[in-house]
This record gives sequence, C-alpha cells and structure tokens, in this order.
Amino acid sequence: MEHHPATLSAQENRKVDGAASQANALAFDRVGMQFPDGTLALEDVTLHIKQGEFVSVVGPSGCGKSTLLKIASGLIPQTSGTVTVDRNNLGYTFQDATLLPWRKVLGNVELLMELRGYSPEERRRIAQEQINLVGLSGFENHYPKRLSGGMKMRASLARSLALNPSVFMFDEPFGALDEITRERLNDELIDLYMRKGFTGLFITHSIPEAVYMSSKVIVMSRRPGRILQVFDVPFAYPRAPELRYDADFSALCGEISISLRQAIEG
Ligand SMILES: Nc1ncnc2c1ncn2[C@@H]1O[C@H](COP(=O)(O)OP(=O)(O)OP(=O)(O)O)[C@@H](O)[C@H]1O
Repeated sequence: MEHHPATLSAQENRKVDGAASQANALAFDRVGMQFPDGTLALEDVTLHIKQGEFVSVVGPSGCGKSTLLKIASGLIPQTSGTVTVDRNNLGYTFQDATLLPWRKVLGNVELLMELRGYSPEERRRIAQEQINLVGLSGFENHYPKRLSGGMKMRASLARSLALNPSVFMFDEPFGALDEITRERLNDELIDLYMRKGFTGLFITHSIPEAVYMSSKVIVMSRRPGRILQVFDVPFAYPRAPELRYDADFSALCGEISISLRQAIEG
C-alpha cells in the first residue's frame, strides 16, 4: 500500500520536527523460540522497529505474539537469533491491568518507582503527573476495586509511564473493555504516544484497532509464528475517530483481514 501524499506517519512527522532517529529501538533478528516441551512457538522472526514507530502485531491465536513480547522484555530467553533492545527502559501493559488490590491508585502508580529506589517526594510528584496525564485526577485515593475497567487500564498505563519508557509494549491491553471505552483509550494512548515519543509494540486481535493505532501492522503466521506481511499505515497522527469510517481505512483493514485469513488457513 502506498503512502497517501497528504498524510505523514508519526515517524515522518517527527522527522519533520527534527526529533526522529532512524536508529532501531527494538530489533529481532532470526529469532526462534522452542519451549522445553518441544513446542516451536516462533521461527526465524526478523523485525526491526525504529525509534518513534508504533507497530502492531496481529496473528492467529497461539501464534507466538505474547512470546515475542516476553522475549523482548527478557522474561524468557529466545532459543535462537538475537534481540537488541535497551531493557533498562521498557514499559509494559497487559490485558489484565495487574494492579495491587491493597494499594490505592497513587500507591500503584508509585510502585515501579519505589522498586527503583526513587525518593518518596519524587515518586509522589511523578505519579501525580502521570495520573493527571491519563485523566485519573481525583481518583488517587481509590482502591482498584472501585475503578471501572477503563480506569484500571489508565492506572496501569500511568504506572508504566512513570518510568518514561523509551519502548512501550502492550499485550492486548484493551481486549477486555467495551467498544466505546476501548476506542476512547485508543485515542488517549495515541495522545500519550505523541506527547512522550516512545516506540510502541502493540498486540491486538482487532484489525481496526491495529490500523487506527499504528504506523505499521505486522501479520504473523500461525504457529510457529513467522512474519507473513508488513503493512505501512499512511494516516497522519493524531488520528481522528472519523478515520474509522474512511474508505481508505476500510480498504487497508480489508487487505490485512485477507492476509490474516490466509495466515489462519495456512
Ligand atoms: N511455557 C510454555 N511452554 C510450552 N508452550 C508454551 C509456553 N508458553 C506458550 N506456549 C505455547 O506457545 C504458543 C504461542 O503462545 P503465545 O501465548 O505466545 O501465543 P499468542 O499468539 O500470544 O496467543 P493468543 O493470541 O491466544 O494470546 C502457544 O501454542 C502456546 O500454547
């Protein structure tokens, strides 16, 4: 798919701003993963993500998407190939917001800074900034059980943002939310992406969500997961909700859907 002449990707926008770098923020080179029980989850995955890109991965269930993130994060080591990333500066958000139920929002957002030894004053100040940024001001003293699903996810985003990650990985973060909340959080995340300038790696089962969020969409094969196709997304950031009803948007979703169907049918 060709770039639309009137639009720029986020990466290109940043180039215009002079803030972009062509360096890779995250690189998988010929990465393979075979679990000890013999399951071959990933095979020969080569994927280079440049600083400031927002890349989504779609693929059949069980094709190895989460495994890819776990390898990037260092949670599990790949069994072949190399991964290049600065692990000191990674952020993650998962489908489950993983908040500690016995801590209030403020305490949850402070958690990672606490583990890194930030002073109480500093972590309080940074946590409050992130809480404001994700639209949770006024809820600092609420326990997670009193928050909606969308608010829990905002708190989880705030917790990761507090460390100012240069690479932010998302494993189906909005999969459990209703459609309206999900779409609103898509816009909020794009806003955070533009303000903070992190590199994004986003896993989703929703093709429209992948296209709406990303500068690139990767389609993976069924297990063992390989990269089948890479789609450039030509729409400028920030993305307006009406984009979801645009003919070019639908056409791109259609192309990716065909690719994904081929992936599933193998
Ligand atoms: N620790 C493990 N030991 C053995 N097999 C595993 C292990 N972890 C994951 N797998 C298998 O590896 C494959 C890839 O799993 P993974 O969770 O990465 O897939 P996924 O694409 O994220 O799936 P989904 O879309 O359903 O979330 C699956 O077949 C899974 O059962």
